Amino acid sequence: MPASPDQALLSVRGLRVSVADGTEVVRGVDLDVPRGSAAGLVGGSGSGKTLTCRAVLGLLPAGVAVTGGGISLRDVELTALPAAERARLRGTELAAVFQDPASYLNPSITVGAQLAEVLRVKAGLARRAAREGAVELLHAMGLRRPEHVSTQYPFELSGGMLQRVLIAMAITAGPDLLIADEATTALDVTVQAEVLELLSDLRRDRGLTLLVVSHDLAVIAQVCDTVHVFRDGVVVEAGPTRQVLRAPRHPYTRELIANHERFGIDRVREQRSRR
Ligand SMILES: Nc1ncnc2c1ncn2[C@@H]1O[C@H](COP(=O)(O)OP(=O)(O)OP(=O)(O)O)[C@@H](O)[C@H]1O
Repeated sequence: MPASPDQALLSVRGLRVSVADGTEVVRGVDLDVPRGSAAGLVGGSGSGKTLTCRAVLGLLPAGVAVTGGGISLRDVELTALPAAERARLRGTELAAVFQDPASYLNPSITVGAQLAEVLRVKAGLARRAAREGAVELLHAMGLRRPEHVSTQYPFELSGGMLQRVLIAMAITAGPDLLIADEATTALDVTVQAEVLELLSDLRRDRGLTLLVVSHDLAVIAQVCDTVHVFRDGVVVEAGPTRQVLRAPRHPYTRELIANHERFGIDRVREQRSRR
């Protein structure tokens, strides 16, 4: 039976994650992310956003483990899958981009060659088609002069350009879900807004579902339909982004909004009203 559009693509129920000394750092998190939507995870440092995403990806650091709850993608229970199957799903059905894109690229190989290699391995393209596909993807990521960019080495590109290259790599195999964990945090505000715009375009044009992690409410306000506010490993408030930002119920959400008022949400609202 085809999935209905608002059926949850990703469903996290009562997720618990513990670190090596037994401390529980994610303490019963629920997330329902409908197909084609953009869900935001916001909260202070150490509140459990990244480990929740890494649990979804099946990429927890050594010594850190899921100790309770479930994670399903469509109706497949991910926590029950063998490691090899989870690895297969990463890159094909689930993909992620993080902060510091340069660290995910080989400094001595051109970005075009690295992207072509991903296209060969993940999308099964022949060498020449992969080279051409790499240039097309760079163009689709909004990079000007994509032929030239494809011949450049990572150190020759700006942070925003590198993140576009990493996004291209992440989506080569047509994943359903893209996790962007602080993916624009290191970028200056203008470039950040442009990369977020690219994510929204990919969502609209390719039906990508987004899970966006940020400590910055302005980022969530720009991209996400729903927001989940994390604090100390629990979601203290969740709901439609507009509603949560306009009428926050939890004191911690109010505190986050107050902290961002001067340079975050208002700026995004202004940008939107100018369009
Ligand atoms: N490998 C690890 N070993 C032990 N503790 C860890 C490990 N990774 C994360 N933690 C702890 O788990 C908690 C949740 O961390 P997590 O990285 O999910 O937070 P976060 O909300 O993403 O914060 P940040 O914005 O700083 O990345 C924190 O207390 C963190 O110190």
